[in-house]
Amino acid sequence: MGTSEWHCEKRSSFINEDLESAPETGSLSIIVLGASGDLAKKKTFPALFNLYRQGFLPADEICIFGYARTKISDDELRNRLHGFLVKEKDASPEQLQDVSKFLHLIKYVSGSYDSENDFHLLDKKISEHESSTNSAEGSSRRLFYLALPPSIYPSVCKMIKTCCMNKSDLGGWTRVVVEKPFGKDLESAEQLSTQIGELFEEPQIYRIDHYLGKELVQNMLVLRFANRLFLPLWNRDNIANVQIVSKEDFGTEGRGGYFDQYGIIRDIIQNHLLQIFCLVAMEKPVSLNPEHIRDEKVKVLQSVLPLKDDDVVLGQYEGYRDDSTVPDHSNTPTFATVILRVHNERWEGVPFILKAGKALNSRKADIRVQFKDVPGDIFKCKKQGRNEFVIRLQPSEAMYMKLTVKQPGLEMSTVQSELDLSYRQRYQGVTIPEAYERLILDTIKGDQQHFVRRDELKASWEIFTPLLHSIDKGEFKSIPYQPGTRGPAEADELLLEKAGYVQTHGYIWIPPTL
Ligand SMILES: NC(=O)C1=CN([C@@H]2O[C@H](COP(=O)(O)OP(=O)(O)OC[C@H]3O[C@@H](n4cnc5c(N)ncnc54)[C@H](OP(=O)(O)O)[C@@H]3O)[C@@H](O)[C@H]2O)C=CC1
Ligand SMILES: O=C1O[C@H](COP(=O)(O)O)[C@@H](O)[C@H](O)[C@H]1O
Repeated sequence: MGTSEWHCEKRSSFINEDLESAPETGSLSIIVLGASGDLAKKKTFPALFNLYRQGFLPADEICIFGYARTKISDDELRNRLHGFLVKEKDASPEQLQDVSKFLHLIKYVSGSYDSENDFHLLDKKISEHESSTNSAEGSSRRLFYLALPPSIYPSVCKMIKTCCMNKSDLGGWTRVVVEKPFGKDLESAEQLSTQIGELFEEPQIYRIDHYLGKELVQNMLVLRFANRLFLPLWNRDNIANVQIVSKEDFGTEGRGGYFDQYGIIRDIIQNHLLQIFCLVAMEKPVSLNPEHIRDEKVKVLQSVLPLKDDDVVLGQYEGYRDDSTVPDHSNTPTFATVILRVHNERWEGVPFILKAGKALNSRKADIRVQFKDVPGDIFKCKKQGRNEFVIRLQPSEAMYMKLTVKQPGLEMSTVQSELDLSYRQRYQGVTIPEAYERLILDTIKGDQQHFVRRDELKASWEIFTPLLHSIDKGEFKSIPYQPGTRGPAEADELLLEKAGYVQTHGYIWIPPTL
């Protein structure tokens, strides 16, 4: 790599204000590899469309290239994407016009993922766009989004490096965005990291985890470090346990073939929930510099003790194996509860319960911080429940603090209530951006704060690899559960008995009205 390119990429380690104050201009080519796939049409292109509508992708600078093996024309790709960008029957004429203008920024190139000829053709098309935008020589930016299975990352990265790098000596950049699952265990993830690391510098690689783009996940560091209230409370002296939960009320739905290779731990827990765990448990970073944040995340991951079998419950919903792409005797978990124990001064003795499951009784993702009982309880209200700080990531973003208060009236009795910040009520008319939208914008700005660094990834695989190997060998069995339930009863026993969670009974939430 030329020194000028390295110089440019190093900007990503500057603080955010610096990036905001120096927006780059010049041609921007976004190349979506795997353009015919599910992720591309459901997430990547809609996110790009939203960025375009908000003016972040100026039409005189941008060209979006879809690349895949399927032989289709530009117009066929545009037609396929149309329905994912807008619901025709609900759309206004202006919206339909926006969609049409956006779709005309998209070109399609068909080719295989290991052919230099095909990638040279892609490079030619990108270069044509770069010359046509008349940008100052060298200011061309190339963002490659790999919406592909990880098994072909090495070959695609090699093709990009050999055929498609930004040719400038005067600036501009080439970046690659890679999706999870990044490897299947420690060894395969490290192997993949090494292969890609031989081709690109770390500041050029954006390992995306879309949970890091969710509004309330992005709020976590602000909540913890910009509020005096939380600073002295956020530790083992006050917090009894923390739950980080992702529940889905649908099964693998046509993704059984993929899912069976991975299971719920690799699909959700090792990445999405563990990233949230880092933000909840890490120490305060020196600054918002992405490297400072990621240094702290690595430290807390390295403080997690080896998992104990007794701290894990696995489940598989009944009917999962009916999918013809799932083997008849599959032991792959579709549900898991795992207790992490952190060996450091702040968290020793506080269980962090990570729970994820498919085909459960509800769809939600939340972080639940449960505080310890009040010592010397003169009101005798312990049985009603403990203070809990709940951050609901989805649906309907909210955060609420469950408190014991005096029951209004003449009696001196207590009741459970809450301080409630429901986003829909508090921020009316504000559209919360989609996670992918935000993260793609970060890749264009060169901000790696919300992306996973190589050593972070390694530390996260170190935690789960022994358990995953024992599941793969069939040594750890998944307990069957009925779809539409809370998962195996053993998981609640683990939560209540081993993690010391105290359930609040009789708490009734009355939604706020205006
Ligand atoms: N701003 C807002 O929108 C607010 C909404 N509310 C709503 O009020 C309701 C009650 O709130 P809240 O108490 O926080 O949440 P819930 O009653 O949904 O859950 C409380 C906790 O108990 C667990 N739990 C439920 N059943 C069992 C069981 N059988 N065994 C063990 N654990 C169990 C839940 O686990 P799991 O997650 O696994 O189900 C969760 O951790 C919710 O619907 C909430 O969304 C409350 C305040 C503000
Ligand atoms: O990465 C994944 O995430 C989705 C859940 O994402 P969400 O933003 O809808 O919560 C999950 O369904 C899928 O299995 C997994 O691969």
